[in-house]
Amino acid sequence: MNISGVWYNELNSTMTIEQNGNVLTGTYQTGVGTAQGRYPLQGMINSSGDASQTTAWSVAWVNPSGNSHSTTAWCGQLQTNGNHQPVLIAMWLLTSETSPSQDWASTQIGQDVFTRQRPTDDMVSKALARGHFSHPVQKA
Ligand SMILES: O=C(O)CCCC[C@@H]1SC[C@@H]2NC(=O)N[C@@H]21
Repeated sequence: MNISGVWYNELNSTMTIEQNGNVLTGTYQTGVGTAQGRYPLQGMINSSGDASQTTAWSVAWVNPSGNSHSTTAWCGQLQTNGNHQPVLIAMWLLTSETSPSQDWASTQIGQDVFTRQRPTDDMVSKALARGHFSHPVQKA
């Protein structure tokens, strides 16, 4: 399956992907954290034609609005959920610049689940309240 188009995670981060062969390009707007606006995204997908397809992409959090001095890489796979809808399930690593003595605290890990449906405000509030979300800081 071609994954081009718009994807949303449980916190309303919005990812727009264009797939050309195995190559992904696009933009990412996070629903949490302080990074404002859209950021370029680049990645790859193993478009095998199988039911599950593995993929990885990354975002450097720098755009004309600002620089968070951090970079995220996601690695996961495309699957189909119980409602026969496509889902992108991915683990992420977010590294923020640190001095060498703070390297131990430089990288966070989490999971994002992306679907084609934008979550409602209520769903986002519940995801934040549950605490099973991706990032400790909610966008102001
Ligand atoms: O705060 C930063 O340094 C930049 C924004 C990071 C947002 C992270 S990336 C992983 C997780 N998934 C999201 O959609 N947003 C957060």
